[in-house]
Amino acid sequence: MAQLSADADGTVLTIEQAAVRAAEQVTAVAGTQTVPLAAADGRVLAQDVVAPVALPPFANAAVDGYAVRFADLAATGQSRLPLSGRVAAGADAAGVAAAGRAVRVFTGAPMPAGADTVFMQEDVALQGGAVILPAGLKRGANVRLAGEDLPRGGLALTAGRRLQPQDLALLAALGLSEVTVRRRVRVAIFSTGDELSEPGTALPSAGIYDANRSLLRALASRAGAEVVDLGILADEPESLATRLREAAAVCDLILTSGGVSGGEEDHVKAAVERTGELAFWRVAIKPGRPVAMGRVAGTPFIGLPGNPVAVFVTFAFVARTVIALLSGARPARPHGLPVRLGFSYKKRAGRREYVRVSLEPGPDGIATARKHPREGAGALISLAETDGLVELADELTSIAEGTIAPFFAYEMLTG
Ligand SMILES: Nc1nc2c(c(=O)[nH]1)N[C@H]1C(S)=C(S)[C@@H](COP(=O)(O)OP(=O)(O)OC[C@H]3O[C@@H](n4cnc5c(N)ncnc54)[C@H](O)[C@@H]3O)O[C@H]1N2
Ligand code: MOO
Repeated sequence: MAQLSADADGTVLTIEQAAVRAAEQVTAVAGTQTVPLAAADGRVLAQDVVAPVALPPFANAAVDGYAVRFADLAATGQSRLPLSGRVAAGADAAGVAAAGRAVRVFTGAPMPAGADTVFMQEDVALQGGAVILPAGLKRGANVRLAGEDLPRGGLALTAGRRLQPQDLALLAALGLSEVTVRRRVRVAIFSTGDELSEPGTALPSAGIYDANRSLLRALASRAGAEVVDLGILADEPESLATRLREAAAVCDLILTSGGVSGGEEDHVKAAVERTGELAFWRVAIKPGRPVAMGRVAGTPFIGLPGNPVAVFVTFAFVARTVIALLSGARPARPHGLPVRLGFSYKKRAGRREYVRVSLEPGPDGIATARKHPREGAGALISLAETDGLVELADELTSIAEGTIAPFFAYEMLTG
């Protein structure tokens, strides 16, 4: 079990302190490119987007029904107006005046001249050539005014936003076919460890398959990065230093797993110290305490621990923030959602622990979190069989069943 005491040659940082130190190590990539909307999902906006048109662009009916001038309605009781004119969505309403009458309109149709209120078709009765309109509707009901969502010239999206599907719809609604984004961050990934073999090859005795590269490739690419896969590096200081320098020349961030905990077979830390400098190599987080950050020949470097669950957790709470900063994105630490712990738990003070849990519906709408029985930082099956992580605050030591704690669904950590 990892001990928390600060080491003689390193201080244990909180996640927040690590994020501050990390921010000092990185500068957002400067390059931008203009891409079509179809290729913009997940990209980071390089500039603010100001609305070139208003949304909606013109006043229109929000329902299928009858458009009227509110001033034509009786002060009390129902009203009766002659029916005249018809405007469908996409039709030109010019020349259709509403004064003294009800105009048949459909959802999305431009408002006839003078009309300011729309009655839903379900609420009216047709009588001969007239419409009987009930009392009680407010002026402006069922009308979407021009610019009520966003005026022309209004700020639609701000620079640094990582574009979501709904943002692409907003850009399209504004008539924009392309958008200027930052270039993708290039992340070089490699694993270290003489015990590692490529999946698909025969496994030697005492060998294991490299799981972390598959994990990190997918996590980095979901975080918006372009992945440069550098394979498995041997636990040998000379070649590690050479490969780190080579990687530094072709990427914006080097991401490794394994070999950082400080044992004499853990050569990554030593190789980084030879080729650059370390900013920190301990974070008060479990699993994942040995997480290193620094620079190799000027390029930011993050060394994640070897255990795959520790890789997942440290990527989610440390590396992801760094990729966001490099991407020019505003790093958003997700807000954990409240769940009720279906287990009691003991931990050390002074470190934040993440517990793998599955959710069950709770009686009061707050879900109950069940802990996975496999707690080891190497147990990938525990990640595959759970829904997310519960966060137990640094100062807590003895946590009672029933305590409310923040929950992060895996989807919140891998977007
Ligand atoms: N004396 C101490 N020993 C350990 C400590 C400690 O503080 N003092 N910390 C433990 C913790 S916690 C972790 S996490 C590991 C981290 O050590 P390293 O980052 O140096 O990682 P390795 O020793 O290289 O590997 C740990 C573990 O993970 C397996 N591994 C490594 N790479 C992969 C991969 N690509 N795919 C699948 N599995 C991988 C490796 O075989 C080891 O079993 O150190 C503890 N020890
Ligand atoms: O911190 Mo280690 O990463 O618990 O497995």
